[in-house]
Amino acid sequence: MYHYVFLAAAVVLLAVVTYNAKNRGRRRIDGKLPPSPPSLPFLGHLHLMSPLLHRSLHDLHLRYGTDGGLLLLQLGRRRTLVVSTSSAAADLYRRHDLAFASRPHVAAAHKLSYGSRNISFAPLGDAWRRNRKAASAHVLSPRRVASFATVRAAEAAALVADVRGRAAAAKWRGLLYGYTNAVVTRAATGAAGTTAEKLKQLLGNATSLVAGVQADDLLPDVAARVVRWVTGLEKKFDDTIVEWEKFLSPIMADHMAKKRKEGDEEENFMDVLLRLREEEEKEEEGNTNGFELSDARVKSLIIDLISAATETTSVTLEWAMAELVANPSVMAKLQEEITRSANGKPATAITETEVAAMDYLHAVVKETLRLHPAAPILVPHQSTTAAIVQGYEIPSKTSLFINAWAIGRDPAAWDSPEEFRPERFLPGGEAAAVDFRGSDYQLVPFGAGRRICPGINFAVPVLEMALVGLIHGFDWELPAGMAAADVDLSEAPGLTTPLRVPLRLVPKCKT
Ligand code: HEM
Repeated sequence: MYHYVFLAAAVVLLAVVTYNAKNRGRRRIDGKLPPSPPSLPFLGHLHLMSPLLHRSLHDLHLRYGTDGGLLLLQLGRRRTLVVSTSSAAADLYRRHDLAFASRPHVAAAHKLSYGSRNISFAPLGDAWRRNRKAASAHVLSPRRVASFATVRAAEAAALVADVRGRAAAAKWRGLLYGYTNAVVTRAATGAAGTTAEKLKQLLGNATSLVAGVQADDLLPDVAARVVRWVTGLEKKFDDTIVEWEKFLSPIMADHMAKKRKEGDEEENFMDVLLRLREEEEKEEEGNTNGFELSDARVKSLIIDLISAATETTSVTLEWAMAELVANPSVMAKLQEEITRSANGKPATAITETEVAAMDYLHAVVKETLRLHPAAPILVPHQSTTAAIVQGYEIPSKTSLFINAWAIGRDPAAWDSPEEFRPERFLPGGEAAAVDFRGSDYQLVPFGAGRRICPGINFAVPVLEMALVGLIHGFDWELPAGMAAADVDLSEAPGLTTPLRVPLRLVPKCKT
């Protein structure tokens, strides 16, 4: 707690200096800027933000934004363009994607990613491009994702068995997180069991350090560093990296000793990265153009993939289950589709090929991601050049929030946007042709353009295999005295946005 006091003191001391600096900067911007609400010195519009940022941004857009879907905010020292409609997103992605394809520098994220050596936090540049290519073309290629089918099937079966053992409205959130954590860590490092538990703890620690308003959101770099140092945050970053090192170094050494070959059944993300490193070393004979898959980079990428994949997927699963029990007719239709496809088989015997043919299930997943994108404002982008967006001049180094949550509810793009109605994605529905893979800008839970999530192909079967197991294996009842209309669909703040009240359901075994 005490570091907040220091932070507050530093904030006051530096307020005048920063305010002056900010205003000097402002006077240099000559062009027409998008509209903004009235602001306060130093904080800009930070005081208008609630912990549910996407909701505050949506409210401000309705009040002050342009008809074209743009709003400009000053969040501490970060000038931020907010995009809140599908037409504005289409314009941004089609015409300005490259200009806004970088990331703002956030000290915590930088430090915890071995100096932004990962994909998610790396600024636009060669290192990011090569990391991303390694991920998309090799680590997360369709062939590699397919190779983890047995891992998904085994973990989905373990989830079903776990649920079978619990009669009461138990900790579903923990079970769902355990499932995605196990699939992801097995795919990333081959690790399972206690190792996955340790990873869960490490992820939790890292998440708590990057969440919320950071000193460098408010203060110039040097001042922010002083605040972090005085408050002990800098040390916490270092300690967290030491913990990751202790965890990952032996796993990496083990992988280097085993040297699995391409095509080996057990080849995981870390094996692939180490093999790519060997191939690059041979090809480039030491000429790595400043980029190499160093130990630090491999570790940073592994942490990145595990962090990006685990909670996003488990949070989405919990939302899907919540919407299904809140909408019994949708649940019944989904059960009917799965039962028909299963043709008498138990949930654990249903294959991914059969799941791939379940259209209503795909529609349920899309509808869940439309209303409940796990990262409602995506991951902040930053511009590297000035851009003219809808006639407004947006200076270089402007952060960009794409409000995927608001876009998924944009009344210009969706009929009855607040309704959970998967049928809209079926043939004949108004969104039959709409998908979340980056070309339909009204549905962007994974983003679009250059920074689109490279893990979509990995995430979808993880979500669908779990849902098939849970829906086919059990009838789900609400705790005594609760009706479908009582399911609380409000949100809690965080790096991802889970249900505010963890879902409580009673599973009734079907067999
Ligand atoms: C339901 C599950 C998931 C959701 C909703 C999700 C969503 C997102 C979003 C919104 C972004 C930011 C896009 C942007 O900046 O515009 C992102 C980036 C990313 N995601 Fe995912 N994701 C999911 C699962 C995964 C999985 C399974 C993986 C990997 C196995 C993954 C790896 C990444 C990476 C590496 C990035 C950074 C991309 C970059 O900066 O270039 N994600 N994801």
